[in-house]
Amino acid sequence: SNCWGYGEDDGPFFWHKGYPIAQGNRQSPINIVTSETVYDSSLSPLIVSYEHCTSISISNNGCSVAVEYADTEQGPVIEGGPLSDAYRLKQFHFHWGHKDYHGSEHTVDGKTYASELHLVHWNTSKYQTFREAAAASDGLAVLGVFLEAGEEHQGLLKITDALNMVKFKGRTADLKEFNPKCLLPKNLKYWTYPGSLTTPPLHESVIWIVFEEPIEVAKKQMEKFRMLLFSQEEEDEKFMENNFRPPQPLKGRQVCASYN
Ligand SMILES: NS(=O)(=O)c1ccc(C(=O)NCc2c(F)c(F)c(F)c(F)c2F)cc1
Ligand SMILES: [Zn+2]
Repeated sequence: SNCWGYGEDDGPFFWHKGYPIAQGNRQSPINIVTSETVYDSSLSPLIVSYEHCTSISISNNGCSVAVEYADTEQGPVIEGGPLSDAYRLKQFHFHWGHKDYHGSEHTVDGKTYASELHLVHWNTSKYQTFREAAAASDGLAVLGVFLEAGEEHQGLLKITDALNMVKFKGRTADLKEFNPKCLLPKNLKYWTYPGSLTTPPLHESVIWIVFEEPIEVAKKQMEKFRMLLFSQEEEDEKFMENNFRPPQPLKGRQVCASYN
């Protein structure tokens, strides 16, 4: 099991002990200061090709809940935008808070959202495995989508209705043919910057693409994430919440905007 977590004695402020890169020069998440983002006219539109979506399962990995995808040639991919290669979807997962006022990892002018969805992709043009890509500076591309409390999200229902099957750490349930395109906002305006995994091993291998427009999910859908457990069956119950890393120093990085 992990020796790191989100508690007061194993949380983000301790991670540097086991993972010194935690104090590196391209750590994530960050606070996006919109007045300091730079419109980059060379950024082409992001191309999201999620047609062939063979989701396999949903699982509670003890720090989040993730939906995994088959690692096949014709799998779902993204390209364009800041990306020079094609990146294949491996999994998506969420980070959230104890209440709706916080829970996202990235913040926008200091604003926190109730949750943040991460769609994790790896560079299949240059690397043979996810593990290899995860250690390379251009190996991963993660799409970040903010979630805020509002109307019920029809597309997310299939996920939130499956959460009771993976309440405990280590539980996995079938989840077939889920196409995550429905979880993207209408407007695909985004910010992009070079960063890292937001959990150990904190590899500085992620090209972050964070959408400006949040998606709306119902309060009762958010509450279903908070009934998940960090703990295994038979362990004393620890509700899975506040599984987010706070913003990290920008260290001179430039955040580019896809729009003017
Ligand atoms: N919150 S986020 O920044 O979007 C994020 C995305 C993916 C991972 C991950 O895959 N971790 C496990 C993991 C690694 F961290 C590896 F480096 C590796 F090689 C793996 F195979 C692997 F499963 C962690 C954080
Ligand atoms: Zn994440």
